[in-house]
Amino acid sequence: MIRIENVSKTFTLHNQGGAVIEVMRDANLTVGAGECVALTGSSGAGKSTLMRMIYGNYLAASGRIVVGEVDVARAEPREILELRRHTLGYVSQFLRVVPRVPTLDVVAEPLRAVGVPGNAARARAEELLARLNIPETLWGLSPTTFSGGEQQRVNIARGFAHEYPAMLLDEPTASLDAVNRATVLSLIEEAKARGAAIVGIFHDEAARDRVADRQIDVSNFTPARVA
Ligand SMILES: Nc1ncnc2c1ncn2[C@@H]1O[C@H](COP(=O)(O)OP(=O)(O)OP(=O)(O)O)[C@@H](O)[C@H]1O
Repeated sequence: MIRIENVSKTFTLHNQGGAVIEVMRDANLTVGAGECVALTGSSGAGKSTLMRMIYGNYLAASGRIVVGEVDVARAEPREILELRRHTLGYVSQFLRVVPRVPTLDVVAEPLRAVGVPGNAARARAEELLARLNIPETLWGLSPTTFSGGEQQRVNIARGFAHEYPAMLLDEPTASLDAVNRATVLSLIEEAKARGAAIVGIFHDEAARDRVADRQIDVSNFTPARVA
């Protein structure tokens, strides 16, 4: 479902005399349906960079990043948006708050975007918000004023609303209490059980050990260590 082949990445620092730094060379990784792969490696090894390349935020210098049928490294922006709508979800610990949109609609929006009727989308959003312990009194309000933890849980509900075939998880359990953390781990396991291919960064080792089928140390892809 997700196939990374010989991917390299350089950053050009335009504000520092155009210096070019190579942060990744020859990255290879395949994630099958129903599998969760955790990216590990020390700070600065390139975990976020690899995730951002898979999501199409960063452009790979070379290689292929195939998600479903699309090579993200070569796709047109329009194709990447389509891929993100239907196939590739991204869950981080931060909600990008849309002003004035009620929480229920924030969570239902990814379903509406793939054509799910309003009632069904809202029912799924309600189910997820309830599971993540967002009080019903907040569902009609914009999450702008919510606490950090509430916003994080709204973001997770939104990220899991549509059943994406491929998902990227960036610290999904960071700063959650034990009960909500357990819910998020269950959501990840349910996504795997329905066949989602998942790549994640989990600093929470116990969470990583529970949901990840394999761990890939991205330091193996940093140029200094390539033979
Ligand atoms: N936009 C950017 N411009 C320049 N360099 C960058 C950029 N993004 C990342 N880097 C560099 O790429 C390397 C990998 O960074 P990255 O954030 O992917 O590491 P990480 O493994 O996710 O680290 P952490 O665990 O600290 O989040 C670092 O040396 C970083 O300085």
